[in-house]
Amino acid sequence: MNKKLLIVEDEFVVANDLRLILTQAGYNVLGIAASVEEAEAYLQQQTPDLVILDIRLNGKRSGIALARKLKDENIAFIYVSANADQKVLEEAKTTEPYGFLIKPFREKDLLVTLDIAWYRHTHSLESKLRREERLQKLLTEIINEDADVQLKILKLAGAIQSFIPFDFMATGVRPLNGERFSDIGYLRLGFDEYQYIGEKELLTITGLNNGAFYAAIENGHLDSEGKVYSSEDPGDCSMNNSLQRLVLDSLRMESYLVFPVSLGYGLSVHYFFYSRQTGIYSKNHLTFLNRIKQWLTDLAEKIIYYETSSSVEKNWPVSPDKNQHKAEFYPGFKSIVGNHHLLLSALDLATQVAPYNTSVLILGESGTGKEKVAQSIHELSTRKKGPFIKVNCAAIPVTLVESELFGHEKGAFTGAIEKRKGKFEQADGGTIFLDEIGELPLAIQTKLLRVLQEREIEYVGGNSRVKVNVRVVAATNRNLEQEVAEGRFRLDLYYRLNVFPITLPPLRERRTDIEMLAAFFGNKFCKAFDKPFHGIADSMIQKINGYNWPGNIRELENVVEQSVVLNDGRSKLQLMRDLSTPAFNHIEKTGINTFDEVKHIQQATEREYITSILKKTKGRIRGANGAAELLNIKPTTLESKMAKLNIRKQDFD
Ligand SMILES: Nc1ncnc2c1ncn2[C@@H]1O[C@H](COP(=O)(O)OP(=O)(O)OP(=O)(O)O)[C@@H](O)[C@H]1O
Repeated sequence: MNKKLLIVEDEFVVANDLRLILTQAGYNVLGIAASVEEAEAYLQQQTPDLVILDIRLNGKRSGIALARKLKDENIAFIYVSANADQKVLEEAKTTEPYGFLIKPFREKDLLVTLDIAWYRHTHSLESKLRREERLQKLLTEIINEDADVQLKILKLAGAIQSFIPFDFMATGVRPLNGERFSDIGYLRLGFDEYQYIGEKELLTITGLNNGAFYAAIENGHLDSEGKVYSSEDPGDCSMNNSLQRLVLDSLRMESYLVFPVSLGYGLSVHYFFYSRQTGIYSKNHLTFLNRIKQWLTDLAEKIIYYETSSSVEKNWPVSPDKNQHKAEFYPGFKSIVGNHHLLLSALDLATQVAPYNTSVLILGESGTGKEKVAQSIHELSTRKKGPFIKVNCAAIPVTLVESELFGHEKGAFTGAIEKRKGKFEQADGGTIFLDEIGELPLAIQTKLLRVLQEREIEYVGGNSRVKVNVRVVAATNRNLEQEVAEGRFRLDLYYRLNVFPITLPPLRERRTDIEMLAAFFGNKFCKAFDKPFHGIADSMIQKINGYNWPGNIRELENVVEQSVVLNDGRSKLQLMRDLSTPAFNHIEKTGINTFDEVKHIQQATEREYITSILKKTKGRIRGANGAAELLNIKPTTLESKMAKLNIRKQDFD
């Protein structure tokens, strides 16, 4: 069936041109609208499959305003605009278009962009459906299993997290009954970790006495239908609703969503989701909750039964550590440390996309953990038994990139003494991780695009094609939109790869994770160097919390490693470098890789320290007062360190 298409473009000549090209290519063009109002009139009559949308239009409203409406209605659209300005691109990006073409464009580019847009749209719809099917199955299990209501709600929290992002979730029967408050809440502590919050915990957190607490509850208003609230919307006076206000203030939340499920006889169960991010909830979340309303109603009945049945012994947990639960749905993230909500949101996205073959683009500064997340996506996918092949696109000489990626025939170029498989073929059945994708030369970008479209590779120096079954996860620390705007990155490849973007926050934006990461690395390196870990000195904690970490987690890891190496094994870790006058100042200016620089400095310090001890012991490593004992490490560890740092024992004899 021909796909139905609407053109929203105010330049008549361009619009007419588009109509001709598209009709010839087999599209059913529903019409041409020159303004948002005209487009809305078309949309009322018929729903197009795809919309081509100019940004600047006749009238007051721009194409971006219409795009928001299309997004809400799940209609795929691409932008065509004469404006490639980065600011416009950034704003357009927030509407999540399926493609973007800069005028003037070639006919071929238009058709390819529409093809990709359609592929992405159907693909995302399909994967959404499959994810929801899986969720529905899981919810049925949760509801039917023989477990108490509190555990059921914990499991609901774990299962629903990637569909409705939240930092705190609560459910309770409404209207509230006299002096009895039995809402069950879970505060998210880590990726799969939640803290139970009931009445007692809320009293502690809010610091209110019983009287004030119940007065606040009575003050509350009831929502009779699903609703979204955000602190950034000042006109929203319902945010003053007392119980919710208490939760928002005491748990530092910024927005919430309420979804009531009515059970008849004047009772209903309300599901609340709170987030630390402003404006995170939308109509789409309510639509999704409506789709799973049947399960939420079944669960609500169990909650009511539990609430009203006197024969069931209520067994709320009391001790704080018993209150912490791990849902453990996603063991693939075990090695990822941190619980800042920005990190958790990124991991939620990773769990959503992991089971499918969708390409993923991981964005974030150097050292933020992009490779770690790529690996987790692989481990959480059905491809986990297949290979995970990493390619650092920036590290391969330009002349060798093509053969490195796609392989070469014998004699394809000087030095190609035998036929060799490329990384794509090595990753067959698994995942290829294309790190620093922004560094790929334009000619190779074209070839990569073909591989992504056709799932076939062509050896350098040959013309036979080989089918490959590979999932692509790419990463970059560059601003790809800017690269596109400046002509260094192909727009069509960008859209192909950007099917599912995941952005990792820099460490300075998730400061609350710094201490946890430092302790994790302290432990790790102490184990590796055979030293006891006595914790981190307060002075060091203070300094690492105040630093802005341009090299992110990798830099923190190196700083802690250095502290461990230079630690005497009897005291807490001390900072061994002055972070206020970072050794990296000049690095930022020249853009040299921070990691290499840090490693270099660290090795030099380590070398100096070991050398000074060896001088003292005149090269003696073992025994009482030997260098190993003074350094509090095993003699074998010291020997291997000396080998690595090129320190010769005989120089000290
Ligand atoms: N959340 C985390 N928990 C524990 N270790 C982490 C975490 N994130 C990153 N690391 C560690 O920090 C270092 C840098 O991480 P990684 O190599 O994944 O970063 P990256 O963003 O891919 O860096 P680049 O852009 O330079 O390639 C690695 O040693 C990794 O193990």
